[in-house]
Amino acid sequence: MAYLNFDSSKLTKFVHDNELAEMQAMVNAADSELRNGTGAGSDFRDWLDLPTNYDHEEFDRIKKAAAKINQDSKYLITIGIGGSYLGAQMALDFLHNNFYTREEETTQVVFAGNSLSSTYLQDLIELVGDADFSINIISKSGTTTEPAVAFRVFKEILIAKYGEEEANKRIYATTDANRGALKEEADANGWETFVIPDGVGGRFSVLTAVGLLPIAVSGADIDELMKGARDAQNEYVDADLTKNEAYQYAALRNILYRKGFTTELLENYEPNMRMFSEWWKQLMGESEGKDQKGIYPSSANFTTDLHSLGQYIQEGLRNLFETVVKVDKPTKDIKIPSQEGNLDGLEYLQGKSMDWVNTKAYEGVVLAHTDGGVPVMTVHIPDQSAYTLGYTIYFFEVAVGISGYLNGINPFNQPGVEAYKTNMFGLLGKPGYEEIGKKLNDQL
Ligand SMILES: O=P(O)(O)OC[C@H]1O[C@](O)(CO)[C@@H](O)[C@@H]1O
Repeated sequence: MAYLNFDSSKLTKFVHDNELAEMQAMVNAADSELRNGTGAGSDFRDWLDLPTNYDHEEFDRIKKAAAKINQDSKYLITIGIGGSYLGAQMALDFLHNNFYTREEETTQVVFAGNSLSSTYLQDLIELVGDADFSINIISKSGTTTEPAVAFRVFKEILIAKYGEEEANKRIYATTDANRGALKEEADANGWETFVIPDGVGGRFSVLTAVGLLPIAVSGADIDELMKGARDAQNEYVDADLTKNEAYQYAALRNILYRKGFTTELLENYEPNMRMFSEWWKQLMGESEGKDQKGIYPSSANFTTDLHSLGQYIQEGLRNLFETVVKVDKPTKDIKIPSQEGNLDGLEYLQGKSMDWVNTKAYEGVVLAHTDGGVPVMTVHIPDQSAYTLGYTIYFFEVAVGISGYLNGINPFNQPGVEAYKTNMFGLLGKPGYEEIGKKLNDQL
């Protein structure tokens, strides 16, 4: 059995015994497109062997930069959006205490440039106050509006606080190796730079410097993270569906999709995995939602959302299926105390582990939702270690590569994200976009 345990045993009501095997020929074709580079978007597959084929010199520099930041900064302002943000935030949440704060002994990683909210940015400026800080600006293109605005604001504060020379030692730029506005500015000012490799798209970049620098600054073990991903890379290579659980997941979600289950909910039972779902949503949504088709990736956080979305999932429109990422061994557990009088009626649970109760809730939900007509699959992960996270990241990355090819799309481009940007630039009056702006303003 693989390190992760993919359980599709509750799908029998929705998927016949023969169906998975009948996908094998299509999976072979998808595997060949992915592995041999014969599919669309083949220039963006370098994440496939990233865990074994990464820049070791840069990896060491990341650790050194993290150590320096830990010494000289109370905050690391990590600026980025989409794939240049979600992986680091999800890893920090996944790997640390729910009330993560490191500012007393070392550096607290905080995020900016992931929205255009002026209130958020000003709140962050006020949080940082007079404290020492450094900046990690992360942008592959170097021109994305949200991070560029936040970077301007914090760069100005940094220079005013430290002067140009010291400020230049406190800015770390993670960007393209050779091109782009950010690379140019970094070179001109002597900032330390880290590379987002050409063949790795933003949503697949968490195991590059994009994720690794902030994760290392947070004190998490990036060696273990890479080791987990490496072991997963070795595990999920066989195109045989009986042997490859990541491929099984890809094939089953396509079987369900073709039956009208067009929305997938990624679910967890740990509040600090909420951002894991947000990371997964970009990975799946940007990879698969194109050519007017694709599974819509959504999420729910349990048991919390059973008290809000639970009704819809149980009895609403039957286009949903669920994939649970269930932690088998919690990082911490608590025993439920006894209480005199038993007014809350919970005495039957006294002395029981709270995680046992959480797991019983999960089991009950799987059965109820299955009865209600919602197919449920589960990816069991052993714990919330860095090793497990690396492994799990790779599981979903390789699954979406196969899944995208199974649905006949290019899983590695994202042409649709430009449409709103063009409109926004027109409305903002960006030079070169005047005509578009004029047309749009007439429509408003
Ligand atoms: O790293 P960049 O170029 O700033 O892009 C950030 C994100 O924006 C997108 O390009 C979408 O606008 C994503 O694909 C990407 O992850």
